[in-house]
Formats: sequence, structure tokens, C-alpha cells
Amino acid sequence: MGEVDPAFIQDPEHRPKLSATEVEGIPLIDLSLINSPHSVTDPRAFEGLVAEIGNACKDWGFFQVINHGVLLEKRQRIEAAARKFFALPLEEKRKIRRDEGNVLGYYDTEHTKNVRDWKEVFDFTVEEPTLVPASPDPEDTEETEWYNQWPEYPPELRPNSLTRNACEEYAREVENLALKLMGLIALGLGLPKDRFNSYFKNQTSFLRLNHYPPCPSPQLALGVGRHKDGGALTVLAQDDVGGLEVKRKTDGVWIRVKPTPNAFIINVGDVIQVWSNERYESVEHRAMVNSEKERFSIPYFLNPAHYTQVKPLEELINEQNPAKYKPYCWGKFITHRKLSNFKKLNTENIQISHFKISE
Ligand SMILES: O=C(O)CCC(=O)C(=O)O
Ligand SMILES: [Fe+2]
Repeated sequence: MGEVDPAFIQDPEHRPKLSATEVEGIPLIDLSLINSPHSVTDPRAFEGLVAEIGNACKDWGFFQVINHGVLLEKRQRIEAAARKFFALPLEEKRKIRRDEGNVLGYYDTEHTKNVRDWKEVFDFTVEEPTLVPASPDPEDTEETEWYNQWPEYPPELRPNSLTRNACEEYAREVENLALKLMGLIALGLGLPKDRFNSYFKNQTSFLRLNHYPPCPSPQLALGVGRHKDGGALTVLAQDDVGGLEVKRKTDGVWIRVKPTPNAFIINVGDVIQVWSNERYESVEHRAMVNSEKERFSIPYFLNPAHYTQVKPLEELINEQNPAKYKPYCWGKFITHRKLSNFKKLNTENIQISHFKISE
């Protein structure tokens, strides 16, 4: 067994159990009903689907979807491009390294909860440019723009004025799925299907290519440490290696998510937790690594416009069920998170619990 740098070593209580058995825990949901344009949808079957998604959000905060309508060839194209990109020499990848000035691009020293992750990533945005606040300072009203940094190689990732590159093409596909799911989630909360649409007009959504190289001490380190996703909804493509673990709500036990070919893993983020006034919760998850196989995953983080004041929806609160959160500005939240990636903080990063109204 080899040695790993102490920066990667998790505290004993957060280390993964390598022997954990894979269980088919999180619900698997078939979306063919909303993806077959020629069939007349049976309203009862549709209500059943809405309820299934609502229950999965409530009980797990996580589910997998199949027959989701995302073209397999687009997914395969970005997956192949990710493999080629991460196989490049480090100095080549570092040419598009992200920094405080440009938060998008390649990065290999990310920390989660102040412990270094055993991974390298490449981030890119969906709307280019993406408008965000210039700083997390609440008094500062200045805005700035995020631009993508594309590598020279592989050619599928090079910018092209005629066609979209592999990342841009894939982003449009998963965006479509994410927005359809938001419609079904709205219905499940008793809201109109389009209730969330306006929040995503000037979205700050972004995608990440994750590469987890083999690790000599997988029992000490994590590919990504325990965390909750800060945005609205995450649509994750993982390969067949496996390693994602979800903290089961009922008993806090870490459950391994068994890879299902071509499925997507969906999870509720902090923003939905607040919008729904905790009817749905953003659940902790982490990714294990292993000593033999490298692993790839691609999350799409669906995020609202930066000026969104995130707060429990009026329709979901009343005297018996008062708002559990104070409003907070999404753009300030995300810029705070992004900035802390470059400064090792001695304190906990910004969390929605900081806006929680004490009971
Ligand atoms: O790679 C995975 O399975 C999970 C990645 C993840 O949770 C994230 O990037 O937020
Ligand atoms: Fe995550």
C-alpha cells in the first residue's frame, strides 16, 4: 500500500468503509411517460410519476432516472472527451487552470470541508457569459462575468463558431432534463408546473467533469468529501466503476449507489430545501475512490439567476408552517463558495443553516 499526502486524509469518523455492500437503495424512476411524444399520456399514470418523484425527493433527496430522453451519443461524446482531456500532461491541463479571476477551467487542489479531494476537475458554464456578483460582500453591487476556458486538446472541446463543442451540446441536453424534472417537482409540491421557470432565466448553472485517479489508500481519502450541493438540482452521470455514497435519511448510514448503465442520478440541492421550506431536503453525499480503477463523473448543477433571493415559497408557508429560512442572495452565496476554493478557510464555509430561523 502506498502513501498519501496528509492533506488528503479524512478524520477517522469520515473515512469510508470499503467493505460496504452495494444496496439498491435510492429509487429508480422510469421517465418514458414524459418522453414519448406520440403516446397520449394517461393522467393517472402521470399523477403516479409526479408522486413517485415527490416521494423520492422527500424520503431520499436522491433518485435515478432511466428513459430520460438525453441522447446517448451526446453523453458518450463528452465522456470520451473527458477521458482524453484528463489523460493530458499536468502542465497542459494547468494552462487553463482556474483561479480567483476565472473560476472556470481545470483544477486539481479542491478541498471539501478543508480536506483535499482525491480528484481533478474541469468546470464550464452553461450560459456564456454567466453574470454573477463581483464579490460576496453584501454591500458591493458590482457584477462580473464568467467565461469558459477551453483546452487546445481534444478537438471535441475546442470552441467552434459553427457548431457546439461536446460540452456545450451535452449541457443543452441535460438542461432540458433538469428543467423537466423541476416541472414535475413543482407539481409534486402542489404548484403550477412552470412555478420555477423564471428563476432559471439568467441561470448560473455549470457543469463539472470529475476525474478520480486510482488512490493507494482509498480507506483514508475521499474523491469528494461529504457535502450537500448548494444549488437547485443536480443531474449526475457516473461511469460503471461506482463510488458515490448517499447518507440515508432514516438512519444516517452511508449507502453506495449502484451504477445503472446510462441512467442519471438526480439530487435535490439546498435551494430546493429552502424553496420547499424543508419538505424536501438536500442530502449529504460523498465519492469513494479505489486503488485499481480511475473513475469519471459529470454533474450538472442547475442554479438560479444570481439576483435570486432564495426563500421559502409563499404558497408553501402559513401560520402552522412558518418560513424556516430568512431570504438570502443566491449570487452572494455562490461567489462566497467559489472564492473559498482558493483560500483555505479556518472556519466552516457558507451554509444555508446560517439563514435558518431558530424555532
Ligand atoms: O462523482 C460523484 O459521484 C459525485 C460528485 C459530486 O457530488 C459533486 O461533484 O458535487
Ligand atoms: Fe455533490
